[in-house]
Amino acid sequence: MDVFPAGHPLLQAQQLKHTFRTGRCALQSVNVTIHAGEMVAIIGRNGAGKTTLTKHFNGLLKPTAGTVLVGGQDTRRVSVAQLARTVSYVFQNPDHQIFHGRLFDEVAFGPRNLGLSGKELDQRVASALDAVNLAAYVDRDPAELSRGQRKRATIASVLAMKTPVLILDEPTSGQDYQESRQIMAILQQLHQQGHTILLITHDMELVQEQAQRVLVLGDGQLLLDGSPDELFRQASLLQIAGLRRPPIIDLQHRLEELGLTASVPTAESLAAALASRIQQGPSVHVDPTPGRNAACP
Ligand SMILES: Nc1ncnc2c1ncn2[C@@H]1O[C@H](COP(=O)(O)OP(=O)(O)OP(=O)(O)O)[C@@H](O)[C@H]1O
Repeated sequence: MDVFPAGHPLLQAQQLKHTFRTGRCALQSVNVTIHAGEMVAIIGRNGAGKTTLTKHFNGLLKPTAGTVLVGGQDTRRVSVAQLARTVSYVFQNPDHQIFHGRLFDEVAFGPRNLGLSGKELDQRVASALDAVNLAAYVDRDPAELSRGQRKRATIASVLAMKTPVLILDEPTSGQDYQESRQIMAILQQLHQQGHTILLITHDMELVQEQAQRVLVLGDGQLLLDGSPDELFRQASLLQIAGLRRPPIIDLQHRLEELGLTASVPTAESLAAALASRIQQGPSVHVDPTPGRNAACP
């Protein structure tokens, strides 16, 4: 993997505009810099421009105005194949990405293009399939796998490339709870290894648990570039962007309003806060005068 020191400006969109041939303006003057080592969630309503933005980072789209730099290179002057050494992409729909009749060949395709063969290639494929729990399917036709398995197969293909930047469009869609947790764990591990990760997602638990930074897009514009916490505190922005807070964050905000706790609650912290509130006695004033607290007839 090319080494970009942590904090290095790796992906840059400068005054980026994208108008499709149909005349649809999908991005309007977006300015954003993603630094090496960041884990960034990109969220917003359907059609907000999330995929359009990220497809500029792997060179599949070129700016109709403005500039996109990847590792300092203008994407207009670099081929998609060259950019694929730095940025790999998991598409929303796995069937747009799977072309081979055997899972091994599917996952081996990218590393083979990088010149790998023999044992090194076998090991890359084996460890990528192992990471997504598909090792047992190595000789199967991907078409025989479930949609969730095919999605994980595309994640394995990206893992096998070991590129510095990974962009994943809805990585947890089509996965059951355990599979989603497994994907989250893989992403966390990759992040700790120094990969830069962009997640396009509607999964707000994924945002809360994984992202350090959130980009909110709305109608082709960057509405927020901040932390998940900043996002969750902006009720009107959440509404505009068609987002909801994860239930645990909702609970945290309600507990804060009651003065109970200011951090994300765990079962233990919640029990401790409630116990101390019970020891303090009820906050509702009860008038001791007989008859004063009688219920309405
Ligand atoms: N190839 C295309 N030709 C014309 N319009 C397009 C094309 N691709 C996307 N668009 C339009 O550009 C806008 C942004 O689309 P984009 O796919 O980037 O949104 P998104 O935020 O990723 O949405 P979703 O969450 O549904 O994937 C939408 O209005 C979409 O219909």
